Amino acid sequence: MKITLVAACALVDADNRVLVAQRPEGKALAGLWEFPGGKIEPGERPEESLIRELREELGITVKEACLAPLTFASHGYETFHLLMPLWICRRWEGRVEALEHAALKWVRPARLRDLAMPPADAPLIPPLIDLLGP
Ligand SMILES: Nc1nc2c([nH]c(=O)n2[C@H]2C[C@H](O)[C@@H](COP(=O)(O)OP(=O)(O)OP(=O)(O)O)O2)c(=O)[nH]1
Repeated sequence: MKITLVAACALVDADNRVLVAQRPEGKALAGLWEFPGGKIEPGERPEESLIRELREELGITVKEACLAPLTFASHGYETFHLLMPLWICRRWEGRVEALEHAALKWVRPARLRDLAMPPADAPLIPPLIDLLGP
């Protein structure tokens, strides 16, 4: 089974809310709420890839020193196995904008459980609650 590496980020605001982004129509898992990020391209370092994705998807600038590794998802989809490290980031430049997503929202970590998220994401919620509170 092919392993697909995806770098993802939980952006955290001053109230310890986390940013989630809704996958647009026409893509796999459309309508589900995900952490911003995307596939790591050949030749890219994961952090570099994540910083690029955050710029493309949200229009923000993130410094590598402001990314802290938190946890990862490992999930078997039908056609590939997803391995997705999750970083957290509290500091960036610019205002988040949905440049590639259908919508964005800031939610308390415990509220993530009420959102329709990709199945791979469920195990990412408890570490976020442990770190940030409910
Ligand atoms: N960014 C992100 N991707 C996630 C999450 N959970 C999850 O299962 N994924 C999956 C969905 C996709 O299969 C993959 C991310 O790929 P992507 O968003 O860059 O690519 P895509 O689906 O648009 O596919 P493609 O057209 O680029 O081939 O990881 C998540 O929380 N954030």
